[in-house]
Amino acid sequence: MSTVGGKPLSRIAIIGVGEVGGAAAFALIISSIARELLLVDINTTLRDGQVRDLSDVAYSSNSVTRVRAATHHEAGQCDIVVITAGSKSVLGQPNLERVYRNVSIIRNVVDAMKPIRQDAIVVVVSNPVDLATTLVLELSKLPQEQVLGAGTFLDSVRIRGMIADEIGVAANSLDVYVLGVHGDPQVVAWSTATIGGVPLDKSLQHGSQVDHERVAQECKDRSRSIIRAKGANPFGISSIVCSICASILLDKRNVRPVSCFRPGYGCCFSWPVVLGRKGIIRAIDVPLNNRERADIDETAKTLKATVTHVLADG
Ligand SMILES: NC(=O)c1ccc[n+]([C@@H]2O[C@H](COP(=O)([O-])OP(=O)(O)OC[C@H]3O[C@@H](n4cnc5c(N)ncnc54)[C@H](O)[C@@H]3O)[C@@H](O)[C@H]2O)c1
Repeated sequence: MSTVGGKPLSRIAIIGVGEVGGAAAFALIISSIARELLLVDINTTLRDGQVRDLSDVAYSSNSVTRVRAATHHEAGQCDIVVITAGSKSVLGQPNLERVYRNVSIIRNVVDAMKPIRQDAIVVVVSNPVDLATTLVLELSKLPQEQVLGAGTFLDSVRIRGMIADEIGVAANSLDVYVLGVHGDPQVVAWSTATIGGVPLDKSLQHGSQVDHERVAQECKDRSRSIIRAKGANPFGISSIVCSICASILLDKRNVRPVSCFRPGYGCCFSWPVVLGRKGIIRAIDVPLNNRERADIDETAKTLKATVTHVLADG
């Protein structure tokens, strides 16, 4: 880490400053956790406009964070690199076409950052996030604990909020995780959900229950409905990016469901881990029931097959 007057100069880079990258930059400036925020985009007109606009946020909020334009290579020298480069979700666009487009963007981004600082931590937001995180890990050659993806972190806070609203308990008294491969295959770990440490279904008042299938489906559909209504879904994910960066830079050691390398599967998908200054400190053992585990196993195998295919394509 570089220093200013003996104090650490923390730097975060955001690669791809469209809707999501721009909103993430806004959240990071307001939270004032890094000294410098470097913005990178192949669209340099957009990038420079974002720098000017977001600099005003820094001035008006008295943030310590200063914003500047940068290259991919400079981004690779930061403490944290957030990858939000990609193409906007277009509803109805063939999935495979979009996957190949985004895979090629991820390859370009990693290549352009090289040589990457050896202790940099990369946070992948671009979709398909688990495939993209696995590719960044493979292509960057960084240690496993330094590459993670936003994965189902947003889905997890969303479902927690939805249940909390339904049963009238504060969300931070509830523990429930969405795990596995982000998107349609994601799995809600109902068997480990608790309120104040008591299993969720046992702690509900007599006669009331949470409809697991309905809530899980509504949680999955939420992003699509936001994109249908306004073309992008930048705000929810930007607060997740900010939370992940704070956990890392401030060595918070909180447990977060993020996309991380799962050794038994050979690919990255969401699992609860302890996040700190060195990235993923350790994964938490989650005692899933057989059905939840089987669902995760199946989709992880499909993801691994896609990763192998994409890597073989060069
Ligand atoms: N993980 C999640 O929960 C989650 C949530 C929302 C969006 N996303 C994903 O985030 C990504 C960005 O979404 P968006 O709405 O901001 O899209 P956007 O089109 O508004 O922004 C993407 C930006 O990336 C830039 N870009 C493309 N290739 C680049 C490269 N090689 N280097 C640098 N910049 C490059 C583009 O110029 C553009 O400005 C998408 O992949 C989207 O699916 C993920």
